[in-house]
Amino acid sequence: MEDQPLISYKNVDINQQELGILNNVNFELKKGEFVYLIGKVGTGKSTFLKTIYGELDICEGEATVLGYDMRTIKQKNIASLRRKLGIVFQDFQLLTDRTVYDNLDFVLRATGWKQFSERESRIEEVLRLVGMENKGYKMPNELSGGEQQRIVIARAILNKPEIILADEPTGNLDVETGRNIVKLLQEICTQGTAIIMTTHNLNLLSEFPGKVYCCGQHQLREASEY
Ligand SMILES: Nc1ncnc2c1ncn2[C@@H]1O[C@H](COP(=O)(O)OP(=O)(O)OP(=O)(O)O)[C@@H](O)[C@H]1O
Repeated sequence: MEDQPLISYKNVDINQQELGILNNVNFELKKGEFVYLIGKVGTGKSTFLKTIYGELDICEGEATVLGYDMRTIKQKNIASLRRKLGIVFQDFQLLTDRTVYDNLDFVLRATGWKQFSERESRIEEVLRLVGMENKGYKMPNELSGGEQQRIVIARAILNKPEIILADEPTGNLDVETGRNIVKLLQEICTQGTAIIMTTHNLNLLSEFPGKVYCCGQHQLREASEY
């Protein structure tokens, strides 16, 4: 079982509103891999990620994510699947009416962490991991964009996901702050979490190594050059 891929897509077709977006997708993600998804605007990167977290149905082919068959998965299992994924978007999506600590605590409570002391120590641990140990008391609007994205990553790793899906996580950040976010994701990856990250910033690819897949012309292909 150790060698089983976390994600396996074989000859998968993906549509949006009956419009073909990606055809005949073959894709595998293994434990601890770092994968970039690149490609021009509107070529289907986010759409592909949506099929992985069960937001969009698969039309054709075979697709499994963390052991779930994505052709037949039931709604209640989509909720369980999402608890095993960490999801990071470009717009930070923190709850603005509560502190960083309470944003994280909200997720832990919602995912069944009953003991206050356990929640407290996990929150302290993830804040330390993302270099934000002293920011728990802050409101999201008191943080910079890069700091907010660190909190979003902290939130994504609370339940030790096997996979993080990061859709343009550096899209709203300046170059240097974006580099630091990718560095952080790479550190998380070396600890065993596989990561799929979409980006338009090709400079990142040479600096931070990863497997590269490219979307274009309704295809998703592993890229040897980009
Ligand atoms: N909810 C939707 N309904 C219908 N079509 C959609 C929907 N969402 C996306 N699309 C279409 O699917 C195609 C792929 O969009 P997608 O957002 O996956 O592209 P992308 O590669 O992630 O682009 P970007 O780099 O801009 O984020 C586009 O043509 C888009 O118009």
